[in-house]
Amino acid sequence: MIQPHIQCEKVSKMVLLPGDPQRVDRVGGFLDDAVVIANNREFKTLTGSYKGMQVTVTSTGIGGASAVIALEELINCGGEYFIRIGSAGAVQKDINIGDLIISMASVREDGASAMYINKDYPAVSDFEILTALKNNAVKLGYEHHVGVTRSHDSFYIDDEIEKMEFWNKKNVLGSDMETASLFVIGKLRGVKVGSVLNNVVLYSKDVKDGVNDYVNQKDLAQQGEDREILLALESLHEIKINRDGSF
Ligand SMILES: O=P(O)(O)O[C@H]1O[C@H](CO)[C@@H](O)[C@H]1O
Ligand SMILES: O=c1cc[nH]c(=O)[nH]1
Repeated sequence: MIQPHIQCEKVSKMVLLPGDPQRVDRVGGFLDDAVVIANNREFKTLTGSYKGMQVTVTSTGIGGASAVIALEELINCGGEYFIRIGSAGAVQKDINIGDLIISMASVREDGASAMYINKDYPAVSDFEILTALKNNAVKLGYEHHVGVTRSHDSFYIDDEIEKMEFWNKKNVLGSDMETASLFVIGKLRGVKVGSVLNNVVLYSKDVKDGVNDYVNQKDLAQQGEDREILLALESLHEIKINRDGSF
């Protein structure tokens, strides 16, 4: 059945999940035979192959609500392994623009996962994907940080600066808006979900400084995005080879 939001019926087992629909097209540049198979609302879907492995790429839009709609519908279409390839803002000073943040778990400040289950339930990465992301980041020589991230539902809250200072002291690495929701719903549905985030904003007590850094350092952020795409593709490929043998 064609799914109501993503407008797809069948997808690959291996799926990449950027937030931004334009990132879907950029991932297509890393694939052979990339074809856009659906484009509805924030959900743009492309399929292609990487070193002979079939891959689907679907954008999830901004926030957990649309991300879990995409995840649920992609599972209905045959998706089994999912890696979010997102962007994030650093919450620690030693994380530079374009560094990769590999999330092992996420603080649940999102609303979507709370609709499914109370906050005693953890938002954690799939272990096989987490291990593959870490090992391949080392192999590829990419600057990366592995640890706890935080997913939220708005930048524009009155106590944003205080909140950043709070999570900084708790050793949270970075903020995004989808990882926690995807981790929780992935675990509840029994599929494998991981997340790698390209840092696009330096940690600063003044959010405006961070935004200026992003504007001035676009090249580094773009390089980070290229690296997260390759890292995710290499990780899924390694998992597929380990499971199926060579193909
Ligand atoms: O670049 P993407 O993957 O959309 O990720 C980040 O960027 C958006 C906010 O600007 C949110 O979706 C956040 O999680
Ligand atoms: O600062 C940032 C940048 C991207 N995404 C976020 O959620 N926060």
